[in-house]
Amino acid sequence: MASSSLSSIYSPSSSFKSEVKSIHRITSSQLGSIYLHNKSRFHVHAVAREVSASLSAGNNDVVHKLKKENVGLEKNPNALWKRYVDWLYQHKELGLYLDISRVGFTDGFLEEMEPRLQKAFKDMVDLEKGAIANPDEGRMVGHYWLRSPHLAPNSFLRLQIENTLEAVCQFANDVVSGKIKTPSGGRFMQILSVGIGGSALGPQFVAEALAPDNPPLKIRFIDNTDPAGIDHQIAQLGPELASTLVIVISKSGGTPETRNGLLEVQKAFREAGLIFAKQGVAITQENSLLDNTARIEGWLARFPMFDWVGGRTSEMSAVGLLPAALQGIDIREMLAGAALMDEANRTTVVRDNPAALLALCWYWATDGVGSKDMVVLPYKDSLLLFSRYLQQLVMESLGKEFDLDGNRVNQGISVYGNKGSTDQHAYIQQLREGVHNFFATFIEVLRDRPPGHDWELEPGVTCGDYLFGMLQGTRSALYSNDRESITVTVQEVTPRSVGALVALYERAVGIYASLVNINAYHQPGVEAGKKAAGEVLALQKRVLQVLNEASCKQPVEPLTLDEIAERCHCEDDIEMIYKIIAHMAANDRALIAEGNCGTPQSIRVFLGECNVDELYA
Ligand SMILES: O=P(O)(O)OC[C@H]1O[C@H](O)[C@H](O)[C@@H](O)[C@@H]1O
Repeated sequence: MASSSLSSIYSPSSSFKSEVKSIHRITSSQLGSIYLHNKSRFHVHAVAREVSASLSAGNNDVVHKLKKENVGLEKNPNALWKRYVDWLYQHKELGLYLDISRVGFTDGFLEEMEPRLQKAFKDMVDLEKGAIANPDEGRMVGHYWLRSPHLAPNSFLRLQIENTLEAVCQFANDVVSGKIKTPSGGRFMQILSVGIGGSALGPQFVAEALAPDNPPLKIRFIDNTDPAGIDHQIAQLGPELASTLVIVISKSGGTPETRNGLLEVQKAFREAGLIFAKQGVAITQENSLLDNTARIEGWLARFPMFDWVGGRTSEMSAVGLLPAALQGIDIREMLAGAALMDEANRTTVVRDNPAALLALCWYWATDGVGSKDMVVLPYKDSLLLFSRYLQQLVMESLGKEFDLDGNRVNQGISVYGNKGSTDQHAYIQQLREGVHNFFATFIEVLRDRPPGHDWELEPGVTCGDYLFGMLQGTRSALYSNDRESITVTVQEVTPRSVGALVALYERAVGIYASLVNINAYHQPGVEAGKKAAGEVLALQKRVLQVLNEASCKQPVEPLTLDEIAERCHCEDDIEMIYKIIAHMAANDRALIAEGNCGTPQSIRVFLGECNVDELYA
């Protein structure tokens, strides 16, 4: 919407405009950027004064922010409808629409962003041609080739992709048809997927979105190192463990949570008298620890993950495709949907490029610094996990401390969400009226249920009409309180539309990363947490050693926390030692002789059993 049309709708008197311009020495266009609707004369003067002061101080960032703060959302229904029609993006073949009319960007903003978007498009061309788009890790970024192998920069990579897809389809067919059998000669009926982060979130989202009611194989997930959670999954399988295909997914092949999940599942197999290798499948990089284990132990199958595909963009690799195919999901359709969306996102005409439009809206809504959170609300139960999936895709990609030039920028956009209308009953109150720290994304699905099943639960109204009404009502209610929103609409939840949604957001993240000049494809921050966890476990081993020595004495010598810390030579880590002891005591692995964990300095600890062998180890 042009600022000229804004002013023609809400034009204050020209004498008032002249007055503001002359008092504050600002130009017509600067005044035009200051939204006047519903603002008192006093407020307009106050804003103009600040704009003028910032301009004379040469502070353009502040000006940009002030301009933005004072651009309100369009309230005139006709103008709003025009804005809707002007900006509505449609992908005919995919049946996908993008509505950004409820984001208040101005023409000036678009102009300002155009060169940066063109630079982002150029970055994307280079990336797709095989540039080292992940410089910190020295890696290419090739998830777009997975659905368009002809784009891979060389025939070796193209063949790798095509052969893997072929192998995935073949294996899935053979399992589903019963050609590949369980050790006892029956059919595989369940999948137990073991993996975390990018090696779980895509498969979880897609299973929830697309698995049929009665899939050929039903999927379960172990995506944590929570022993109770693992026990629960294994207990739920019970005797069905014998007909369960276990897919262990880890790009690196060394993620501790996944390794633990595998060890726990292997123990369950042993206890049930089953041979794990005959039911185990690995998806991992060639020659990783997991790959070598699977090869040496002779697992049923192994599929590769490629160096140039990141975990959070791996849904279209074997990581996402194998579990999906085993559940009877048409993976070629998923790939086709993603390829069509990628194609649309290659245009350099911003208004025809849905990913660029999304990235642009994110930039506008968050000032390009993540000042607002992205609330994702799919109004469809089957898309429940989309926001969770996007959480990793967006936050791990954009949440970066440094930009590509080494400046500290602390970038990112927080993502959260659940589903509508359910969560209207949880957090819409705050979104509508509370702290204004977000913009919303509605995901709308036009088809309520398969044809022939609908009925009117009141005259003229179906159950799906209510869901539709809730979405539209919430969008309007947020808008009328100046809360911006984007709406992505798909015709139906199909493999094709899900593939397109994944591709749309992957690309939007890549473009946004270029706009803010960061590397979207590494995750250095995650390493810090992993390293710290390793240090805690190393400290725990030292604590155990010290306790063991004291507990092997006659009589047993219970130790205070200070004594343990001193003997570990880790006085500075006393708090962590206390936490280690409290955790071990709660799990009967340490005994408290005196005091209790509520008063840390009072406790004296020993081990129930001393291990003499370890003393001399
Ligand atoms: O697939 P894996 O190597 O086991 O990694 C699983 C996950 O580990 C870390 O948390 C990374 O930050 C994620 O990007 C990755 O998806």
